[in-house]
Amino acid sequence: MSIRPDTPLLDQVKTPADLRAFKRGDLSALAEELRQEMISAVSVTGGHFGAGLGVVELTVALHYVFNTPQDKLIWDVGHQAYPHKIITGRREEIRTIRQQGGLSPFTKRSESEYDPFGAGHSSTSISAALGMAVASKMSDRPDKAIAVIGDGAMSAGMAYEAMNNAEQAGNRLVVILNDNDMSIAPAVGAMSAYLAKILSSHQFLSLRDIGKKLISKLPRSLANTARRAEEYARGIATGGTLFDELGFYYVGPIDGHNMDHMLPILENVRDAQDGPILVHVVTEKGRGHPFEEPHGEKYHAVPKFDLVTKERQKSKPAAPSYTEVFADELIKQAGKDEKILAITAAMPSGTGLDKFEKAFPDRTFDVGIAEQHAVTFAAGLATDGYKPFVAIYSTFLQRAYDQIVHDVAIQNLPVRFAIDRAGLVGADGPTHAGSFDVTYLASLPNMVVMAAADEADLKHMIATAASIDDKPSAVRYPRGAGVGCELPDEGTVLEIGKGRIIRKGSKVAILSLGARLQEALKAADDLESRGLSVTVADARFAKPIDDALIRDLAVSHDLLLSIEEGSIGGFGAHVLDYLADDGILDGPLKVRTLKLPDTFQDHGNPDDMYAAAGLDAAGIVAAILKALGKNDVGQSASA
Ligand SMILES: Cc1ncc(C[n+]2csc(CCOP(=O)(O)OP(=O)(O)O)c2C)c(N)n1
Ligand SMILES: CC(=O)[C@@H](O)[C@H](O)COP(=O)(O)O
Ligand SMILES: [Mg+2]
Repeated sequence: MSIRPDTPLLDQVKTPADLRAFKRGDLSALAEELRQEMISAVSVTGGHFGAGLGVVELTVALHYVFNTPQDKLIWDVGHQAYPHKIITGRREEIRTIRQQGGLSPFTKRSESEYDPFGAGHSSTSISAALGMAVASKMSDRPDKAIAVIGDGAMSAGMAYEAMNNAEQAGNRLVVILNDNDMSIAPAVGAMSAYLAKILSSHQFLSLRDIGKKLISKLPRSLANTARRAEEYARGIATGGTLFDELGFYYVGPIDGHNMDHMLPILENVRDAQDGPILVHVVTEKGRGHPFEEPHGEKYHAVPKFDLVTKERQKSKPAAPSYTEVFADELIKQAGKDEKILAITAAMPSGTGLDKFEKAFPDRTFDVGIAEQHAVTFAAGLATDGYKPFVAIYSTFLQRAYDQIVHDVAIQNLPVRFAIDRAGLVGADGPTHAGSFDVTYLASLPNMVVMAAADEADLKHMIATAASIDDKPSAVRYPRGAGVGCELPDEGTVLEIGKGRIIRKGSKVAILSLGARLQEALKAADDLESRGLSVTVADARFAKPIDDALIRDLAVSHDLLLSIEEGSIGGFGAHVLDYLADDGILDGPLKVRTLKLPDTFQDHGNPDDMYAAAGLDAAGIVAAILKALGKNDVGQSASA
C-alpha cells in the first residue's frame, strides 16, 4: 500500500529558492519530511535507497547554503540524488524514476538545470567539479562547484587524479566527502581505514584545541565558526591529513545529520577566500529506513515495498540467475584448481563473488571501486601462473579498457573476464547498459570472447575460460534469471571458436550470439509455420568466430541473419568482415545483422526495449520477411 506522508514544510518547496526562505530552525523538520517523502516514493518505484536516505540532511543543507543552480552541485554516482531531485522541482516525477519515460535513476543534465553533470559510474565528480570551477574562474564568475563523493567512490584512482590538480580551481572548488563507511558492501581498503582513523585517532582533537587551531588556521570567516566549536557534538579537526597534502583545506569530521553542525561550517566554506576545501561529513547509510531488520548492505537498493506491512515485493524467478550459476561454477572450478582466484571491484553481491568468498575467503579480492587496478592486478597475478577471474559488469569494465589492451592483451596474459550484466540492464539505463563489450573486446588480438546463450552454456564457458592458460578470455552473460534449462553438475570445456547448430533448416539461417537464442528459436517456429525452413545456430564465440560454420550457413541458405545483444561494431560486424573478405558477399546471399540501435539505450523494461530494437522473435521474423521480400507470407503460428 502506498501512503503519501503529511509534509506541510516540504509542500512549500518547489525549488531550492523556496528552501532558502526557511528559518534555520525549521530545516531539520523539513529534512525529516523529505526523508518520509523519499521512502514513500521508493516504496512505489523501488530503486536506490540507502544512499539517498543517508544524505537527506546534507542535501537540504547544501541547497540552503549554496546558490544552486548557479553554484554547481555534483553528486558522485548520482544514486543518492533522490532527495535532491525531490527538492529541485521533480517531486511528482520522482514516482516515475527508473521506468520507461520517467526520471533517470541518476543525475542527468537534460533532466534539470540542478543536475549540472550526468553520472551513474562513480568517482567522476571531483574532475567534473574541477572543470566547472576552473571554467567559472576563467570566466570571472563567482560560482562554486561542489562535488559530493562517497567514501566508496573515493577508492577510485580518478578521484586522486582530480585532487592532484585541485589547486587550479582556487576557492571555487568544494569537495564534500560523504563518509558512511559503506560502498555497496562495507567499504574496503587502506583509504577506508584511513578515514576511520581520522574519526577515531589523535587527530580527533579536544573541542578546546579545535577552537584554537581553527582560529589560527582557517580563513577568517571559518575562524568565527571555530569559536563556536564547543557546540559541535563531534568537533572538527584540521590540518595534517592526506587531503591537506593534496592541496585541500581539510575540515571535519562533521555530523552530516546535524544541521546545527553543518550549516555554519558550510557557510564558512562557501565564503572562504583561499584554495579548495574538503569537508569530511559523516553520515549513516540507510538512516531512517522503515524496515525492522538490519541489512548488511544498508538497503543500498530495494524493490517496491508496502509501506504499511514493510513487505518487499519479491519476484519469484523461474530459474537461477546467471550470476548465481557463474558463482557456483567458479566454485566448482576453484575446488579443482587452487590457482583460481576471484576479483571484484566493489560488487561482491552483484557479481556473486560473495558466495565464492564464503567458499574461498583467501582467494577472493574486493579491491573497492577500482576497475583499472582490478584488471592490472589480475594481470600481475597471471604473470606468476595464477588464474584470476575478474568478475565485472560489462559497463564498469569500460573504465579499464586501456588496462585490458595494454596490460593484459598485448602481453597475452591469461586473465579471465567474467562479464556480468552484458546487454540491456533495464532500470539503470544508458550509463549501465552492457552494450559495448563485444565491440571493445572482440577487436583485440589475443582475446577469446564468449557469450552465453543460456545458463548451462555459461557453465561450459567458465570451465573453458579456466582451461585457457595462454591468452586472455572473456565470458559475457546477461542480468537476471537464466532460461531454466537443465544444468550439468559441472561445465565442460568447449572447443575454442566453435559454434553449434541448434536446429537445422534450409532457407534462412539465424546465427545468434548470446542470450537472444531463445527469441531466435521462437522466430524459427513462427517462420516454419509460414513455410520457411530455418536453421538456428549459436555462435558461442565472438572471437575467434567460427569461420567454417559461417561459411556453411552462408553457402547453404538464401539468407544469413546474425543477432546479438550489443552495439554496432560487434559480432555482426565480424561476421560481415569474414563474409566480405572471403568473397561470399560477392554472391547471391542476403545478409542482415540485428543489433542494438546506434543510440544510448534509456532506462526501461529490457523485454520492451529489446522488442523496440527489433531483437525479439517478432522483430527477427519481420527482419527476415522483409529481407526476403515476403511480407505477406503465411500467418504467424502464434498470431
Ligand atoms: C565505476 C563504477 N564501479 C562500480 C559502481 C557500482 N556502485 C554504485 S554505488 C557504489 C557504492 C558507492 O559507495 P559510496 O561512494 O561510498 O556511496 P554510498 O552508496 O555509500 O553513498 C558502487 C560500487 C559504479 N557506479 N561505478
Ligand atoms: C548505482 C550502481 O551502479 C549500482 O547500484 C547498480 O545500480 C547495481 O545494479 P544491479 O542491480 O544490476 O546490481
Ligand atoms: Mg559510502
